[in-house]
Amino acid sequence: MRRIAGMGHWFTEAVGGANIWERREDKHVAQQHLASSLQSHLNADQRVAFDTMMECVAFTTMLAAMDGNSDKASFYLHGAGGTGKTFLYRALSAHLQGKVSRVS
Ligand SMILES: Nc1ncnc2c1ncn2[C@@H]1O[C@H](COP(=O)(O)OP(=O)(O)OP(=O)(O)O)[C@@H](O)[C@H]1O
Repeated sequence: MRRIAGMGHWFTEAVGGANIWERREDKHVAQQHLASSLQSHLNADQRVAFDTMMECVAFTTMLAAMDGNSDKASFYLHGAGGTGKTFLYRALSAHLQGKVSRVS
């Protein structure tokens, strides 16, 4: 399956099947629901990390809007196996994808 963005829609080209147009807005709504669900399950440590990273994203976005500053922030998330790093990344990714069209 291949997805092509354009004109406010996603064109989903299903191999060997029907071609479907999906509204980009629907994607955002789906991501917002997922983000809300994941965030509601964050434990205390994951919540601190989530809030810290989102504050930094908001700050760098504000600087970029004000003066074109393109500085980027990096985070190093450390934790033993199974402590919830991937879960946290999924919450962050869903939250950002619910707001903007591209998260890399
Ligand atoms: N806040 C949470 N609420 C519910 N389940 C959680 C939460 N955090 C993590 N989990 C679950 O715990 C398990 C381990 O979490 P996760 O895979 O995110 O850990 P990890 O730190 O990325 O592990 P690894 O370093 O081994 O890849 C997963 O099944 C995940 O869904």
